[in-house]
Amino acid sequence: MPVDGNFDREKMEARCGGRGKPPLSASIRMRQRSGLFPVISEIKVRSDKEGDLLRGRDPVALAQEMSQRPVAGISVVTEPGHFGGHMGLLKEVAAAVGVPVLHKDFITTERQVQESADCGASAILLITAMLDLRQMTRLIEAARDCGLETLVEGHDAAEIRKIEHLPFDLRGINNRDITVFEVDDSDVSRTEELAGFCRGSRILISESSIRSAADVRRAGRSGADAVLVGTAVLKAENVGSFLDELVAVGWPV
Ligand SMILES: O=C(O)c1ccccc1NCC(=O)[C@H](O)[C@H](O)COP(=O)(O)O
Repeated sequence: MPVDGNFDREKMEARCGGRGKPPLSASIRMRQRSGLFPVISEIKVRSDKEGDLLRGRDPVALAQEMSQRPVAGISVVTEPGHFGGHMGLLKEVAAAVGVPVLHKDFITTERQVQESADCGASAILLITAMLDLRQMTRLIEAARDCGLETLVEGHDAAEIRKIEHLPFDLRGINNRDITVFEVDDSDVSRTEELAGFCRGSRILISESSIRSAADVRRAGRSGADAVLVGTAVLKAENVGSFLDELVAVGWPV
């Protein structure tokens, strides 16, 4: 399997994930070509730190509202215990929006990968801290077999180095420490610290703790190709205008 995403995209698109949508990586590049900063906007029902993030809103309608702005994709957190998600939510959101959907959960088995594809995801998250190299390789292969891209996320330099040679599609730096379920305070400084360790041409996504256009600019200047924003969008008074502000940071930064 070639490294850096040089595989047969047409074949992948023709298979199960995404259903007529571009792959997440292609959607990110499309936004960049349009001069917009690529933003992945997240649906997360709750978090340990913030409590309820939906505040009575219908998550599917909210995802549709997000997808009517020029976002590169929608992320759906399906983990139930800490984030209040479920697979039905992924399925409904994926069916309701025209942009690629990233499935965020603690994915450790091929069965979960297949379920992501069955629910219409275009990409899945794999967390370096939770998986050894053999598991990671197996899950990346399983994802490709199902037509899914993989976003592999690291949180420190050792994790970034550990995954370097694996054939995943998108790289993530999570600004938060996911092992404490987001109760930590953090900012984009983790992306600034680690972006220099990321080699090659793979898309780099700065995830979590992005609160403003200024944070997006910082992430972009440090080398991120895209940002993934959850809490700040969900807490915004006007979701659409907030997303417009973030993408208006522009590309190149
Ligand atoms: O990121 C993870 O490792 C993760 C794994 C499984 C379920 C949820 C997970 N994290 C949640 C998030 O990644 C954040 O919701 C997302 O990056 C947005 O962060 P924020 O903007 O700070 O809400």
